[in-house]
Amino acid sequence: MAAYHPYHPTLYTAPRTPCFSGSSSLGQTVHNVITARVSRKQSVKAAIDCGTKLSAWTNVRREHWEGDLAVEGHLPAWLNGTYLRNGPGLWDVGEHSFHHIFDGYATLVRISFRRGRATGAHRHIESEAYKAAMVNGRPHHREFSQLCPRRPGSLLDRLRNVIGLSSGTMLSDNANISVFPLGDGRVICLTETTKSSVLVDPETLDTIGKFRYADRLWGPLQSTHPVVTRTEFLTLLPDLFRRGHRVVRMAAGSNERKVLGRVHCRGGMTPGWVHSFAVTEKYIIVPEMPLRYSVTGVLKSELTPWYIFDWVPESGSYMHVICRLTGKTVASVEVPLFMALHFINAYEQREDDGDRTGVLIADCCEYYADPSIIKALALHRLRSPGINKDTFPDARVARFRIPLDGTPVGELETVLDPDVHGRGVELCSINPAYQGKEYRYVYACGAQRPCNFFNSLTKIDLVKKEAKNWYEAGSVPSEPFFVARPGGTDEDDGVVISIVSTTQDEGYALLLDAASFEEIARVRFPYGLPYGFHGCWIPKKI
Ligand SMILES: CC1=C[C@H](O/C=C(C)\C=C\C2=C(C)CCCC2(C)C)OC1=O
Ligand SMILES: CC(/C=C/C=O)=C\C=C\O
Ligand SMILES: [Fe+2]
Repeated sequence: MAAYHPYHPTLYTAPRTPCFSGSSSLGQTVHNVITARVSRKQSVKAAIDCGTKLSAWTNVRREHWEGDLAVEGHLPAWLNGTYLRNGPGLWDVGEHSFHHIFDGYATLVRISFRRGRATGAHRHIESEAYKAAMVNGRPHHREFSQLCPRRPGSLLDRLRNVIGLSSGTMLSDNANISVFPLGDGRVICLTETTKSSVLVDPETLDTIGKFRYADRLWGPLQSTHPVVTRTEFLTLLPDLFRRGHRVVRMAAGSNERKVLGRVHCRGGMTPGWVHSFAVTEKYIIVPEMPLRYSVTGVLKSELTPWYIFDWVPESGSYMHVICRLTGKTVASVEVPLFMALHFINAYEQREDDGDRTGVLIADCCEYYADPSIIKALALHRLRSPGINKDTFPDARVARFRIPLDGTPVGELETVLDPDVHGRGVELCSINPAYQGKEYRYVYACGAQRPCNFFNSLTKIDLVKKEAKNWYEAGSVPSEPFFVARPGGTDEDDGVVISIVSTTQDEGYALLLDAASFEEIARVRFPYGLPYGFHGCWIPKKI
């Protein structure tokens, strides 16, 4: 029986697919735990709820797989390197089923391209949270929507939870959201707890160990979306008690973060959730939206209506601008209410644009000031497409104009008609050479209606305000990741890689030519893959 969860309309047990043969001993434990307690009744219920064999919301079948991948189409000869993608891949352990997509244990997928051929692999990240769950047959740490497994009954239990949560020992280190090659060659996986920073081997997908920060900066939370370049790692550390964020910088090759500056949130009692932020060449732009951390919720081990956040529209929305050189806040403006997880890019408006001098542009995937995307990502909703036919929240590409001349308010506008990308836009990428600079193209997931999740890929031309879409009924493609052709000069000279899960239980990497947005190849795994979030590209050194 799945654990009680306040947001379960009905208890749901995920489809538990049969496993291949075992690998490591920990892997063997995983298999046993996953498969041991599957009853026929549970599988039948899952199949009915799901209505399909969509692997996107289904536990990956084994802990580890590695092998050659079948290539359909033609891989560009220049594409030499490794695409790595992070995301959840295991939502059920023993009798316990997680409720939310963000709770699943991290699963890395690798596709390596070499002279027109491809090999692939997947592996779970061996976090403490994952290992403890495997050994105990149930979760042992606080995940995004999963409270501390010890539900506070007595005052002593409550006290233990408060201590465990504020010291971080009970927080999860399940690094299931993003993956980045650092400037020094190390590869790091992250989620929003500081202890989740994990180093992995991009070839074997082995978990090497924790990334240990060699500084005394205390704080259990960090951004999942640092800005990583060849020379630095810029991130935010939310400060729940002093209502702000520290802006920190770590030089490539170092483990020591240094505080560059501080953002003071202006609305509400706690800082706004910053899932990602944007940079220009000179500035760091930190958004403050009214989805705020619920400090009491986390400490009291209670879920709020928004899991770990409160939606406080009356507290307003703001954009804060920090100078990259001095760390000083150079602007802090009120903006229209918004809800965005992913910032696409930002830049300083060119001086020759006349009266626009002194304006920053910041683009994001915005949900019309409605946080319900967070609830739309609950697993029971994703797994019931029939019931939740067209309930997916609308999103648009929204552009902030942030004045630097002391004007107290900024503007927010819709960049293009959202119908052209299906009224959904999320999980975006751009040509990284254009980060912080004026740019034209965005690659993102779109949502062709009716749907209960992103189901298409879109290339958006911000200048012509047009989009080209890739859509196949029954397919769920993940973040389209842009890989530039070495030596290419056009912004869209390269390929876009996305991993697709289908209702036919297929899993493949789709390669689109970034300029035409036409399909050039499918690289097939021999099994369906669970959904994933963010990827990265590690070029092969020749
Ligand atoms: C997206 C996304 C969701 C995920 O969680 C985001 C937050 C702020 C979660 C914080 C926490 C955990 C990851 C585990 C333990 C407790 C808690 C503080 C609630 O990270 C993302 O990037
Ligand atoms: C908002 C989000 C996923 C949406 C759907 O795919 C993920 C955030 C992860 O970083
Ligand atoms: Fe993200």
